Amino acid sequence: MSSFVVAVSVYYRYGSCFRTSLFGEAHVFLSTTESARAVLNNESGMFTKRYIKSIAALVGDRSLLCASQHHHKILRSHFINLFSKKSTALMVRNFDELVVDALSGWEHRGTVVLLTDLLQITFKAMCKMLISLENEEELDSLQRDVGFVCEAMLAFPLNLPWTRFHKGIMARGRVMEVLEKTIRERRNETSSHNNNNHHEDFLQQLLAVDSDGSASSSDHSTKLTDAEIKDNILTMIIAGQDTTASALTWMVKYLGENQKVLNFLIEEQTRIAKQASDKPFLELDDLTEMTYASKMVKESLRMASVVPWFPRVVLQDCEMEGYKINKGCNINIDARSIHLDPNVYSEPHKFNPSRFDEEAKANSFLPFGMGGRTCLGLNMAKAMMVVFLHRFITTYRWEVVDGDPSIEKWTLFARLKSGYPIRVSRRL
Ligand code: HEM
Repeated sequence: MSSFVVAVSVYYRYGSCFRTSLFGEAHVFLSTTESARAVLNNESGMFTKRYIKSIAALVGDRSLLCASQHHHKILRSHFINLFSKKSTALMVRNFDELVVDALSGWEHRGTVVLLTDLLQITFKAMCKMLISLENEEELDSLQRDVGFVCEAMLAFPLNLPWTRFHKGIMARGRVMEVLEKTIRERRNETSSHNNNNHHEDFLQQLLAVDSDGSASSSDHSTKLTDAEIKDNILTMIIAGQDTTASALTWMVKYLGENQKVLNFLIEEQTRIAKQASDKPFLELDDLTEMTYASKMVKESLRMASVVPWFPRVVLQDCEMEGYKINKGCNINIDARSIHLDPNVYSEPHKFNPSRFDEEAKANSFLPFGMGGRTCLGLNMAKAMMVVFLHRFITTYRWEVVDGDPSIEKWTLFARLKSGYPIRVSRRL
């Protein structure tokens, strides 16, 4: 179990449902596919995401994570257009370049703490995709500040100079300044006649909608404000960096523990490496041939449940899994329990990518959630995982320095406490 459940003070089970107390508030955890469908698809309109004032102070109250149901719909209709096939193709090419560059020196490094390096790679990938930021110094300082914001999201919301929460609030201010400056520069570039800078990033697309009211927005009367753009760029960095880096670390762990799977993968990926050897970087089309690798990615996501549960609030008294739930109660869809339920996945603790030769049962594969709040970056995340897998296993063999499976406490997502230190050598 992950961080928050460590804070459980009391819990009792009622069938597949358990009730616990977190930070003094009652939470009900539901772990059937039927509950997942009812709550996450929310056709009844009885469930919503909870507004937490302290989180809104950190990511902004115009963030997708904090907006009201109605505002969320409007925001999402703007952002969903950004995650097009074209953007994913660009991300694949850019991410491959980043990975090739990052991996190039690993054999001379002694021990590589995988999670630390992956956090840096995924941070760079997010910043390139969102705002085309590539300056190393600026990236370092922004990564530090986003880290403070994430830490503060789990801290007690006391805004006094020595608290973690305060540090997060100050860091948010600096992140907003960076984004304001970037937006200003873009507008100046766009309005100047000799504009040689061509940015292929999310910010450019959002500002294009903003300035001419055309582009991809479905509802021009609700064009985004700068505050909405800034809050959601920060949100997307947070949503995409840590999750993807953690998922990649788990994937390498599972792979190292399953030699047979690794052998299959090496065979598949060596063949694809030969086919793609005439071009410097992978393209989206290359990924469609990586069928075993994509099952490996799915199986890693199932086993790791990087986002272990999805919190919602009940808007009307109701009954779920035979349990009466009052209006205002916090409920959580426990994706991890569903992913490890033997009635849903046979031998759920066995790492077996071939289980995805067949479609998973309805409402049972939830690494990216489901319904109106489904992860916007799911195709990108899967593509990034396959790209890393390809480069990593065709470049290196590795040995694990510390295989401790403990999960870090007090993090937003399930990640390995050790960071998974490894030593690599070139695969000849
Ligand atoms: C392996 C990596 C990832 C995992 C496991 C993951 C998982 C999730 C999950 C489970 C949710 C929904 C939570 C809920 O329903 O309460 C979510 C939401 C979201 N994710 Fe991801 N994610 C990943 C990568 C990404 C990436 C690369 C991006 C790109 C920016 C991204 C952007 C978002 C956004 C914007 C939301 C909020 C959607 C909304 O509320 O409408 N995620 N993610």
